Amino acid sequence: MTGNPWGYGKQDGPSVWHKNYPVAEGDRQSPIDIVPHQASHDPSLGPIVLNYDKCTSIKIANNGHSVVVEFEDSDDRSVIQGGPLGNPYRLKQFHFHWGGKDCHGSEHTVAGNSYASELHLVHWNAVKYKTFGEAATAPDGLAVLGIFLETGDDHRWLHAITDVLYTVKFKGSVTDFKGFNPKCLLPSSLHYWTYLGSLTTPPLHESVTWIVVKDPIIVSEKQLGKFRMLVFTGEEEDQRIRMENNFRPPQPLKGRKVRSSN
Ligand SMILES: NS(=O)(=O)c1ccc(C(=O)N[C@@H](c2ccccc2)c2cnnn2CC(=O)NCCCS)cc1
Ligand SMILES: [Zn+2]
Repeated sequence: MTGNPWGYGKQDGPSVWHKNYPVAEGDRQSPIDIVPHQASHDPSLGPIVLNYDKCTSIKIANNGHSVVVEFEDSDDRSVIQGGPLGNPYRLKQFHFHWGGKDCHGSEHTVAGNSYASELHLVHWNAVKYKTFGEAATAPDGLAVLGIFLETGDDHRWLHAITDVLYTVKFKGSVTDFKGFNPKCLLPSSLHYWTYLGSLTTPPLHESVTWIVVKDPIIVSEKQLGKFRMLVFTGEEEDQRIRMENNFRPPQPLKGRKVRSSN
C-alpha cells in the first residue's frame, strides 16, 4: 500500500492538500463558518424527509481518516429528500470528525464556534448518476446531512457505535455492523442551513449540497473519548498515531448564499 496520500498532520494536512488537489482553492469548498444572521430565511425550503426505515447497514470500518458505517445502496431503500433537494438521494455511509479536546472537532462552525464533533450522513443522486463515483464528481451529485455533537449526558443510541469502536482500532480494519438505523442519531428538530459545497476531504470534489442541522445531539465525554482510541495507522505499522482532529477548518465563502429553513 503506498504511503498516505493525505492526512491531518503537519506534513500532509489541510494546509497542503491544494498541492495535490488544486480544487482545494476552488469557489465552493467545505466546510464553512455559518453566520446565522447572515443566512437568508427561505420560506420555499420545505422540511428534510428521511426514509431510513428499510435502511441496511453492512459494516463499520476504519479507513485511516475516520470511522465509517457503510450501507446497502443498490436500491432506494434509504433516501433523503425534500428541503433543497430536487430528487431523492440514496444513503451510502456515515462517518464522524472529532477533536482532541471537546472545545473543537466539528468541521462547520456556527458564528465562529466549534462543536466537539460532527456526524456526516452521505447520500448520492442515483436518479441522475449510475454510481457513487460518478455522482461524486457532479455538481448535484451528493447530499450530506451534517449533525453537530456536543458533550453532556450519555447518548443511549450512540453506544451501539462507541461500544464496537475497539474492533476497528487500526486503519484498514472492518467489522460486520448490521441492523443500525442512523435515525436514532438525529436531534428532534431538523431545522437546517443549506449551501452548495464540497467533500471536506480529498479529492474535495465540489459536488455536495450541504444540509447542516441547527440543533446538536448530546453525547457524553466518555463516548466521545472512545473515538480517540482509534488510530490513523495500520496494525502492522510501528507508529501508533491517535485518530483525533480529523477535521478541515472553515473555507472562504466566496460569495455563496447560505439559506435557512424556518
Ligand atoms: N466529509 S464529507 O462528508 O465531505 C465526505 C464524504 C464522502 C467522502 C468520500 O466518499 N470519499 C471517497 C470517494 C470515493 C469516490 C469518489 C470520491 C470520493 C474517498 C476517496 N478516498 N478515500 N475515500 C474514502 C473516504 O474518504 N470516505 C469518507 C470518510 C470521510 S473522512 C469524503 C468526504
Ligand atoms: Zn465528513
